[in-house]
Amino acid sequence: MPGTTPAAQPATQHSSLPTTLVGASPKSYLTAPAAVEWIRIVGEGLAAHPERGDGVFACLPFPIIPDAIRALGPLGVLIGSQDVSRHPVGAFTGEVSAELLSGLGSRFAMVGHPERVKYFGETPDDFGAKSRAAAEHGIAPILVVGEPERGHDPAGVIGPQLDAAFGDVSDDAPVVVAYEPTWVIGAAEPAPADHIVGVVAGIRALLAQRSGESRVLYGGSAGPGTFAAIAAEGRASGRLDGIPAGVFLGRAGVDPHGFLATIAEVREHRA
Ligand SMILES: O=C[C@H](O)COP(=O)(O)O
Repeated sequence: MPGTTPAAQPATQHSSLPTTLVGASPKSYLTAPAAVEWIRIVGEGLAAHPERGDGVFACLPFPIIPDAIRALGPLGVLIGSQDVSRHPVGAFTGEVSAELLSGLGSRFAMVGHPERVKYFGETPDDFGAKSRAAAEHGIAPILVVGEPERGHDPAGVIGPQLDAAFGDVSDDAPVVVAYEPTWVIGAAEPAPADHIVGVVAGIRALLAQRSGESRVLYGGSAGPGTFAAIAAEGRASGRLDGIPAGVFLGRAGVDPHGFLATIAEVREHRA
């Protein structure tokens, strides 16, 4: 049908990743009218800024993706999905393939979120298959990693999480890792800044074994104030490698004004 295909963003096999990445995943909170407002307010806010959408991304529910690409793509915002099928195009009723998403211009696909594990029974094998499907179609997987409980050793779980998800992904494909300790997802406050800085530095060291680009983000009850605190801790402790490329908002990004405030904060405090 004429007029129904959005202007696709380029999704080449190895598109480079912005240095800063600040994003939102409003989960399944948005209604249709709220989604229209969200896109409008984010677009107007970014259009008023000299950097526009540079380094900004949003992982949105599937039906909103084409409208978001039309409205926010011209500002430089990269749109992604909150899930992707592990299967190719074909007889997989209800699934949304990486090939379809790529053709629409979607640039990221979330993989490995603890809510996908808890409510939908996804496994490390799913994360690997989904990451591979995404990367094969020029979509950078955003892998959510983190220790399940406060006090668990992050180093003991994150290495295997990376291996399971990226083991079958081409070594030169761009990947994003969101460090989201499960114990702070949906919590009252984020993990302590010194904890985040140490773990982010460790993830960067693990990803250095890959030849492709990678970015490390922090998520988990993040919002205005979170990135500034992490950046201050990284600088105070001399761990600049522990300052993430940005933050990834859940609930705080449902409010488009909260998302815009966080984007401004990351731009002010980035390394
Ligand atoms: O993907 C986002 C994370 O699940 C964080 O969610 P939250 O900020 O609401 O804790």
